[in-house]
Amino acid sequence: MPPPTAKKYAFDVVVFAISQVALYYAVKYVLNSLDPMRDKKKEAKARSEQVLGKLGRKNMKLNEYEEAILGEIIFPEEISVSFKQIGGLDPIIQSLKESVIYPLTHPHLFTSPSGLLGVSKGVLLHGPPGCGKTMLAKALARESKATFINLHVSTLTDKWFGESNKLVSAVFSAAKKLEPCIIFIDEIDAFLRERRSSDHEVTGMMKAEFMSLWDGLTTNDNLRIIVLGATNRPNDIDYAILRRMPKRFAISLPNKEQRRSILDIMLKNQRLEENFDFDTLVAKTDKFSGSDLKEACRNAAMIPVREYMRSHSTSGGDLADVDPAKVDIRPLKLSDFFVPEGDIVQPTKSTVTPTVEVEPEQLD
Ligand SMILES: Nc1ncnc2c1ncn2[C@@H]1O[C@H](COP(=O)(O)OP(=O)(O)OP(=O)(O)O)[C@@H](O)[C@H]1O
Repeated sequence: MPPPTAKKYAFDVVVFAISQVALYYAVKYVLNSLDPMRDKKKEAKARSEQVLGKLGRKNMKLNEYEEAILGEIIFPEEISVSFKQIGGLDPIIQSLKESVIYPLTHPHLFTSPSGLLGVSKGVLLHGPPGCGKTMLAKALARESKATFINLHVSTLTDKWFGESNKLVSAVFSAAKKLEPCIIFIDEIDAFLRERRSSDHEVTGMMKAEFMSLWDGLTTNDNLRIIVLGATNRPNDIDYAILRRMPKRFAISLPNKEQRRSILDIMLKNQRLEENFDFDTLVAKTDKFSGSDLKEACRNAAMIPVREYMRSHSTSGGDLADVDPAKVDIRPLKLSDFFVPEGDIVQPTKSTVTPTVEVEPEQLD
């Protein structure tokens, strides 16, 4: 048999190389199609492309975990809440602007050779339910124009179970790529609460990873990233976490003046009877949260509407025939807020459980 020629060798090498490439793609295809998260990853990729397009950063390279995190971004223009709609919290709004918005939008104001002007990388809003914490966070997102990551703990734990640590690190790496950025965690106590023996190992690892990456922010003054947390239960948050949130704002049940401001805002566009007695309404809503006040206003506002509908149906008319421009609903009266028998504001106040009311200094 004649010895193989150089040409034959070259041919064999090419065939071998092609078969290896084909094998590589075949294995990759099989592994991809076996991946149970394939559809979710595809979805996340599509969503992240959309988000990057909206942010004007189409060519940004992200890994698949960062793509998942991009699904948590809220755009300022998608938020309808502004600071003007929040009543009674002006001093807190001003402090939040100074500690969250300006450091992100005007970082040059916070740099000094001494390093004394360092910006806080953690801000906590705490207080009983329904008092405006989420509203404040949303308004901050809208007015700061920073990238706002509304981080749901379920995103870190459910989607790619077992890879939570990679998702946690993606939160921070994506935030760095998209700074200025606010990472908002509502009910932060559920995620970063004190360790319990019943905690899953993954939760502990995730928390440790989160804390160490958070420390990375605090040691680098140039990073314009802030972690903003909200909670009803500040006492459940791990002490180590509280230390990373030196700026804390107590959003308590509104006092008399605050209730007056909130009611002013809520009833601003409502037709009211002449000389509507705001003072009595304010006095009778002691211990109401902002959310309770909203509910009371909504219920009261329904009364004239219900009356109109009933009077129309008893007179044999059909509401569908009424010209919307001619609908004449009477102005709201103070008595609409009260049940006929007594002076209890409607609805019977929802169960506000003023959970642990902690003043910032008590948290230290
Ligand atoms: N200060 C306020 N000014 C105007 N409206 C308010 C205020 N506080 C609460 N509200 C009303 O109550 C609703 C619920 O408030 P929000 O969700 O911000 O409360 P929260 O403190 O985040 O409660 P939770 O702790 O239960 O999440 C708001 O959508 C708004 O209608």
